[in-house]
Amino acid sequence: MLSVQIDAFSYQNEATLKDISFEVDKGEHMALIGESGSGKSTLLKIIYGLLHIENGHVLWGNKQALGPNFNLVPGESYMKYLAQDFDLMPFTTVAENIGQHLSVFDKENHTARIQELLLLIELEDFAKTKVKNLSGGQQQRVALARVLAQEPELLLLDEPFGHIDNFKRNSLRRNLFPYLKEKGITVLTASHDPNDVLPYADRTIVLENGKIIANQKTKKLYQNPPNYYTASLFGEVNEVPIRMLKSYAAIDKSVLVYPHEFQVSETSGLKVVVTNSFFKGSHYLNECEEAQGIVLYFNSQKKLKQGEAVFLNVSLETINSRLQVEQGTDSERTSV
Ligand SMILES: Nc1ncnc2c1ncn2[C@@H]1O[C@H](COP(=O)(O)OP(=O)(O)OP(=O)(O)O)[C@@H](O)[C@H]1O
Repeated sequence: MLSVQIDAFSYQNEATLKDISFEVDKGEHMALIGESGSGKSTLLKIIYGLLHIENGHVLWGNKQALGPNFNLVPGESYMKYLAQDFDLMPFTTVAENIGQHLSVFDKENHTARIQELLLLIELEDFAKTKVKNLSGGQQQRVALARVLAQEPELLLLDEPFGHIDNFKRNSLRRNLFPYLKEKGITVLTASHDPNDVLPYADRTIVLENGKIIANQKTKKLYQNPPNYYTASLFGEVNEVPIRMLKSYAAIDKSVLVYPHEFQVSETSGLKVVVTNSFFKGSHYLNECEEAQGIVLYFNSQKKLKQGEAVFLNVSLETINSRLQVEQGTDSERTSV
């Protein structure tokens, strides 16, 4: 198990990370999400041992990761870190980069392992190409293979597909994350992209201004986000006063509603006027305004015209489940 405890960490005066405390089980895949500058990379760098912390610890089982003040070469043998800058050898080939830390004495295994990793990152045809001649996305894939070459027990990934185009990204994710699960590698992935997180991460930590504001099973976090900030990391979200949706409600609160959770009616519900309709491939995302000027986003199957009036509804089930999260308890429920 990885156990991280950081009282505070600062680059200069203001603390970049505060009161960080969490654990990741062996073989678990933990995602780390948060807006740009919230401290995701800093946290990964501390865990890997690139940055020193005064008070706190990083433990892998009962081994303490020592950090840069104690290790001449950063890092620990059981852990690998894929940084946002890839740290490759540009003038050597893809295969040489991947095999750099593999034993050359066992030639058969050496070649087989490189081949296995080339397949995983889908660069079989580039084995003999010099890294300097690859695109940014291809270089990121080589960097990924390099951190996997000597199978780590703990893998830290910082935006692992940030430079890779959507087409390759999808197939790489589908290759990589099940591979890591199968091998029992513990993973901590910092990402901006919900597609890296929702299908693959067992749990997710949310960072806001250097603090952990949520640490939950990923599906539960998405279905019942504790606040607007968390929900908005997964995509568009609305904060809607309950009375606007259910006029009879006695509760003066708002609930978070994802665009796909609105049902559109032509006759009853919250009246809104469409201001924009954006094609999203599988559906349209519509921007609209209700009478008091609140802007909302909802999905529809067909394109809606600017100025068109429609009525929005949200199920009681959705409203009540969001209210329970806000209360933090299931025993004393407020419902509409
Ligand atoms: N070497 C540094 N010196 C001083 N401040 C730094 C340094 N590196 C990062 N910071 C600051 O620390 C804060 C957290 O940065 P960090 O890179 O950890 O955020 P992040 O969540 O990973 O962002 P992103 O998603 O954009 O990569 C930011 O305000 C950043 O400007």
